[in-house]
Amino acid sequence: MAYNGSRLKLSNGSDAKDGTCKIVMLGCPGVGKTALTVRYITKRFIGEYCPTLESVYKYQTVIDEDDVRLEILDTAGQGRYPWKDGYALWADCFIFVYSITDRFSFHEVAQIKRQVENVRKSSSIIGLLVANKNDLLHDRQVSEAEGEELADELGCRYCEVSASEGCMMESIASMFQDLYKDFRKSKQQREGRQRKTSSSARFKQAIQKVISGKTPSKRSNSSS
Ligand SMILES: Nc1nc2c(ncn2[C@@H]2O[C@H](COP(=O)(O)OP(=O)(O)OP(=O)(O)O)[C@@H](O)[C@H]2O)c(=O)[nH]1
Repeated sequence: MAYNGSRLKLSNGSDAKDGTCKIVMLGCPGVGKTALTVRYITKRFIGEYCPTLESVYKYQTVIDEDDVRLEILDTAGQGRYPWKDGYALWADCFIFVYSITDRFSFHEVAQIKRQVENVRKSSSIIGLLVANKNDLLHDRQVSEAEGEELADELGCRYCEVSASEGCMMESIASMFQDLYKDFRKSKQQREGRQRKTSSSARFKQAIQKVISGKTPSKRSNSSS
């Protein structure tokens, strides 16, 4: 297991090596983006609040017998539009986090996802909606049903967790793993489509050659 949390240097564009999956954590300040990331990678909970600047966590793991390298970008929640266009282009997958104790953070998620779609010029993104802090039930402002409904609208998976509860460690690991599996599936589908396109292009070229009489004749190969 390799773990490295460091300040981010965004290498723009699609430089993802095979087996690398880039995930970006998005959401309002204080919803628990760092706590969830660190809980997954180190199994520890960060109790104190220290606003994030930007960090990328590189984590080597095995998911479904695949050697996987996850790069998890923990963004700064501060500011009205905390994330930059570069995040939306850099990432393969998106985790949208809100806190069940903060209705504003819940409403912001839809806005943030729209911005991601605008930047990527596509509404088909691999995303997960995470409702965090479900240990704080007495302060709940957003119900589970509302979370599920929003996830349906956004076309994302949904899960409600608590980064602070040790017993939620498995659920938090599963949410990252499931996201990786969605990424792998979509990558395989894309590659399958590309293979199909290039083999049909080769077929068309071969037909063109036959039509234009450029195929090597059998006679030229046979010695009399
Ligand atoms: N009770 C409880 N507290 C949590 C949970 N997750 C995070 N916190 C606390 O909430 C505060 C903010 O957590 P962070 O992980 O720093 O939030 P963030 O979204 O990364 O915040 P920014 O860096 O400002 O964007 C910290 O004091 C955490 O300990 C949780 O599931 N339950």
